[in-house]
Amino acid sequence: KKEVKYGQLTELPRQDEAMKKWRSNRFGQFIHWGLYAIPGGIWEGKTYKYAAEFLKSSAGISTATWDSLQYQFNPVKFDAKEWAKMAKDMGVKYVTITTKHHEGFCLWPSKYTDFDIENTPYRKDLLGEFIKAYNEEGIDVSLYYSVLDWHHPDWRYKLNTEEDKAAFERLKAFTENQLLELLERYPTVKGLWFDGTWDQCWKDNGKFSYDLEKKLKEKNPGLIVNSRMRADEYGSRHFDSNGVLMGDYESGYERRLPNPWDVAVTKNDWECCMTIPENQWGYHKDWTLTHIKTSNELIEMLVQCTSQNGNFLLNFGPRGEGNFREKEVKLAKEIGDWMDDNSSVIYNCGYAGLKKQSWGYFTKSSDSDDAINMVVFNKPINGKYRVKLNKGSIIKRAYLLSKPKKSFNLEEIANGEYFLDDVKGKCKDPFVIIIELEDKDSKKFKQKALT
Ligand SMILES: COc1ccc([C@H]2[C@H](O)[C@H](O)[C@H](C)N2C)cc1
Repeated sequence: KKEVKYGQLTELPRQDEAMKKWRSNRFGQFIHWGLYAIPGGIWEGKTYKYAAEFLKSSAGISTATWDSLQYQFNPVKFDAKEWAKMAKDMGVKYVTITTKHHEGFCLWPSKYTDFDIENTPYRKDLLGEFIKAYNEEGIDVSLYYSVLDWHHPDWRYKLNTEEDKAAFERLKAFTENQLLELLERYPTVKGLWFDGTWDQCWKDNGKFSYDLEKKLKEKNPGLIVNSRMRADEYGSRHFDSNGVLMGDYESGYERRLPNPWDVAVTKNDWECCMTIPENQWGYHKDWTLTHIKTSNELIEMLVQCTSQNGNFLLNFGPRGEGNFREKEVKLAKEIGDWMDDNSSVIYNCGYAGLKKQSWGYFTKSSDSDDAINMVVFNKPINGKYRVKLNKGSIIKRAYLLSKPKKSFNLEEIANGEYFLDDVKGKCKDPFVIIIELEDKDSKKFKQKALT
């Protein structure tokens, strides 16, 4: 074991109210919005397949040329209230928006740079409007911030020379100033989502990231930061050199999920961030390039995350003029329709402490001890759902969540194991079966224990 002085700040999992709220939220909206949304993956008539927010590098565009996009950023169709309503109807409880992506352009009027919203035709405090509108819909806001900054003259990937080091000291001060500025301007913000922390320069500054996490949490008590923010003094990221998680939740699941049967992952808080195309965070004009996920695929990912104590952060990439493509609006509606009927198996739910079975996923509300949710994605061809609970569990009743809540016939196979006979209830897929257990001190339970 190494002696780690600049690793985890607080004992995890955090049990304070702010973290309990973060955990119960489960479903969030990610928004990637910046200058990259203007070209949308196409430059001088050529379509670049790589992620649209990386167009500057994939098309080899000079910083001067790229940065001049600032003078075209005028989202005349941006309506923060409309965005917040769409998010509310989709069923998200929190949102994370890029305040500054790798390009370095800031969606808020920053004192520390002119490469910001103030110096665009739009001029106004776009981020402020966004936060106000989402908070008014009861949605928690967290801010994405990229440490990596292609625009800033003091960014250095590696610190080879004394000049590099002096420059990066200025970059570190700039970063700290901008983050404290964001927390000062927007005090209702619940979290910070750090990105762009994979380069050597940051890995060489683990103590700085420790001190910065401390300072930000003093400024905004209860603040929640992702593990991607951190390196320890040996350059180990997300987890310190002894494998201890840093930040407040694990944020390594980017466009991927854990194995659905993995139980170890349930020990920590974690979040999976996901794109609708295969790999586009910023707006790309051409969505024919790759598979576009369906609402059923996305709902299954949300349910899987919940079943393993994780959050699901689904990304939307608005156009430069400030509206969403119709496919994104449609998906938000389809997911929202499902959430209208089934959000009780997501909000304030988590790992049920049971092995995953083939028909789908178990989730369990942290408020109830004798109810378990089954979210069905795979209907068995024999029409019976094999359900293996803990030894000694007795099912009192199993019924459809959707009205008229038809009950399933129960056939006990073994101790804590049942077949549920499919009822001919009509309900939309994926559907939910509620398992009600006999509580431990019921006479039926005691009687059963005697046999
Ligand atoms: C493969 O290297 C990557 C992949 C994704 C990213 C960025 C994306 O632009 C998006 O912001 C995602 C959350 N982040 C990890 C950066 C580097």
